[in-house]
Amino acid sequence: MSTLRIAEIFGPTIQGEGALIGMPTVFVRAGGCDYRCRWCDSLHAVDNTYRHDWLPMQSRDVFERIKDLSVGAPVMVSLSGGNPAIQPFEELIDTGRAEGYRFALETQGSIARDWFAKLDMLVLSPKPPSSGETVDWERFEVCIAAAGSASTVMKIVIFDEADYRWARHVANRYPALPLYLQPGNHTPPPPEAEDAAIDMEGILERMRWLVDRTVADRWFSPHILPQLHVLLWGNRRGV
Ligand SMILES: C[S@@+](CC[C@H](N)C(=O)[O-])C[C@H]1O[C@@H](n2cnc3c(N)ncnc32)[C@H](O)[C@@H]1O
Ligand SMILES: Nc1nc2[nH]cc(C(=O)O)c2c(=O)[nH]1
Ligand code: SF4
Ligand SMILES: [Mg+2]
Repeated sequence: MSTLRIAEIFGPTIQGEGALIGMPTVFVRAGGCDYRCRWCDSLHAVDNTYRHDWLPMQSRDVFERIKDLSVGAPVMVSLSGGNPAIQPFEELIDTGRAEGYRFALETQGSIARDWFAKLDMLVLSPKPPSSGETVDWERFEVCIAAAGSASTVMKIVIFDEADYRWARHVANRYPALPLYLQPGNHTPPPPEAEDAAIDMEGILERMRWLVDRTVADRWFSPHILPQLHVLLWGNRRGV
């Protein structure tokens, strides 16, 4: 039996980001991350001061919660965090898949697991300069290899021109990975704040800028999408 450190389980809601945007999804958010991005919107699953809220759960109990939330109907499950690759999720994936559930996982690509190959989708989100983190590309490539034939996509958050240029460079390096560009949200709330105001105008402005910038470059391969759940519900947790 695998014990998982869980910050929250919520849904079904819609997947608000990337390739599966709009798809009804249950989210399982693991506690703990090996990064500390300057603009992380999920600090309640990253910052150690919240570790007392990360409950140890058996994967069987996580699956029971997913089944309760989805009323038994197999739904897409998104494993996020924190960095969910830190946790032993293989058993949950095996159990869920046996009952028809599908699994996506979001990670920065710093830790690879053999069981990535069992995912329906691996979302790799390497961190641009504005994050303050530095990508270890060798490790990133081990993640790509670990996914095997599982569908793998890349999602890059863009705040500014330096991030944009970096994303172009990364896209050239990994031309086989479908690419999603996502404008950054500058106002991560303190995790306690239920309804913190968001910088909606800033998000929309960066989205318009990103579309203009990409089209002006005649760069037509990436999808450009805002965080739909943030537009709908702001920085609220559990949506
Ligand atoms: C909170 S992270 C958790 C999974 C994993 N640690 C990662 O970063 O991929 C989920 C997604 O949210 C994105 N994200 C985090 N903070 C953001 C922000 N302020 N604006 C836009 N996207 C953000 C991340 O880049 C990642 O794609
Ligand atoms: N609706 C919704 N979509 C999401 N896509 C990625 C999320 C995440 O925090 O990993 C997320 C989230 O927290 N909520
Ligand atoms: S890697 Fe993901 S969860 Fe970790 S700090 Fe960065 S955005 Fe937040
Ligand atoms: Mg999020």
